Amino acid sequence: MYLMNDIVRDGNAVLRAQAAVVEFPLSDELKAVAKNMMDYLVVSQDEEQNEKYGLRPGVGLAAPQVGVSKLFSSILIPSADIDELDEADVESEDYFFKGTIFNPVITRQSVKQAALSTGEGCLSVDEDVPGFVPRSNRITVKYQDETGESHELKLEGYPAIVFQHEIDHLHGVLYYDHINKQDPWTEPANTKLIG
Ligand SMILES: CC(C)(C)[C@H](NC(=O)Nc1cc(F)cc(F)c1)C(=O)N(CC(=O)NO)CC1CCCC1
Ligand SMILES: [Zn+2]
Repeated sequence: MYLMNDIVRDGNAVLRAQAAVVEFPLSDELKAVAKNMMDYLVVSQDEEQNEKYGLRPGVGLAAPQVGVSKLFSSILIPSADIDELDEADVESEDYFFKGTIFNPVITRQSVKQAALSTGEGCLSVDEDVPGFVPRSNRITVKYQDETGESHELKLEGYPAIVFQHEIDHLHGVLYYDHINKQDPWTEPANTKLIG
């Protein structure tokens, strides 16, 4: 399982690189990286465990964030509703989404935007950058799972924001790239605030 010091921080070029396509069948090495990424997320969302290991509770982790410039991200979204989400003691064993997405492509996105009312943060960015991060409110994502099988997901609201944040990492984009520098907290037009 990864620990905080395995997570690459802003300033490292790997976070600004375009990641490479993942070939199937998955190599044992990439299977191990994906497992360690998901283990990080599961343990970080458990109150006792994350204290024990000093982990920031996380909902997603992209391969470039652990120094692997390949197109995949692990995502663990609890089923609890948005305003309970940031408590790391979310006991929900059932998840809205638990999995690693390989070679994801956003095939459709709504003109309507959404942004978390509190702004965003990132496991790779130690200093939070304040401001709304406008994203598409609805997206369709095509991706492959660990076996190489293709899936198509339609997402809206918080899950759509998480997926866009994690897919951005695969293209060298960080959340604060989307913040309006002049007016970070001015509600962007046509944008639904979430949470
Ligand atoms: C940056 C950080 C504040 C650590 C943020 N935490 C988070 O979303 N906490 C959380 C969410 C839950 F749904 C359940 C829970 F137990 C804890 C996060 O993981 N990310 C992921 C990241 O940095 N990926 O690269 C940032 C989020 C901002 C919007 C989407 C992802
Ligand atoms: Zn991030």
